[in-house]
Amino acid sequence: MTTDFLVGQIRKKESFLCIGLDTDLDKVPKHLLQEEDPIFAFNKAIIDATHHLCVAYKPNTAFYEAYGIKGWQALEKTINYLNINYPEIFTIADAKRGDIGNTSTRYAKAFFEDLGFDSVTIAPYMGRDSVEPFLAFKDKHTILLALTSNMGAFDFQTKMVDGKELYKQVLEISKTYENSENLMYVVGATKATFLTEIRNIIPDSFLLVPGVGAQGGSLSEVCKYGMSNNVGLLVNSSRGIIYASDKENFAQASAEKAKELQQAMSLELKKR
Ligand SMILES: O=c1ccn([C@@H]2O[C@H](COP(=O)(O)O)[C@@H](O)[C@H]2O)c(=O)[nH]1
Repeated sequence: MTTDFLVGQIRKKESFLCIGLDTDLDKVPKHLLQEEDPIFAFNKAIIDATHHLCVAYKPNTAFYEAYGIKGWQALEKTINYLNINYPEIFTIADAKRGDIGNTSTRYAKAFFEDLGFDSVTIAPYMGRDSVEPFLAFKDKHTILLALTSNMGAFDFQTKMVDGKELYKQVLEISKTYENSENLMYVVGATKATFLTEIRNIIPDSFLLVPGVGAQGGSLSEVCKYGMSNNVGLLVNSSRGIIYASDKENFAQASAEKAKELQQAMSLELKKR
């Protein structure tokens, strides 16, 4: 998917919401456990109830890998369901990969070609040759961890390296990578005030912003400091939406939570 198409969807739906499909069988409604594939049954119900309110879905692969082959099959069924039924939706594999070049190429093939995701999250720590294999795929997006939402972000990401915070080095150096136009970045909603300086370095890049809802980040702060001329934001909520209820009406309850965020996003878009 091109970035222009994504921006068009954001304007049309008045939403830059990304719903995180972090599906945990300990948290899904009990009646679904009788299904042949309870993970997919849960995801399908959430997707059918919320697709008109969001522009992206982000399964975190950890929640699928934890169930072995059955989990991986559920992930494959979920991405296929999205690509067939809702091709206008931007899909993110939150896998946080990255390795030496030839291994990164295999990861890129797995997520972009075999599974058919539009984007994948990548850790920048191994540098240029670990990231460029992902960037080589046309109309696919590599979402580099820049400043993450967790407390541990302060262990390394904000440390000074050659007179500049490490996360700023990540932003600046990654701009010199081949096909860097295919880069997006992760910045946690819990670090919203850092967004002004981040936007000075990458004014137009799309940011995947997790951390509203369960982690306490503020949507209005993210928009105040991080919204660009082309919106440039995909704000993710996972637990806050998908676990709105553990009753039979769980999908409807998730749609109500998603609508609250979509309406707040619509107001933010109208401010600009
Ligand atoms: O900095 C980061 C990077 C990734 N995540 C992931 O996003 C979701 C957040 O889930 P919530 O339930 O909305 O808190 C989850 O998959 C994380 O692994 C992040 O939170 N922060």
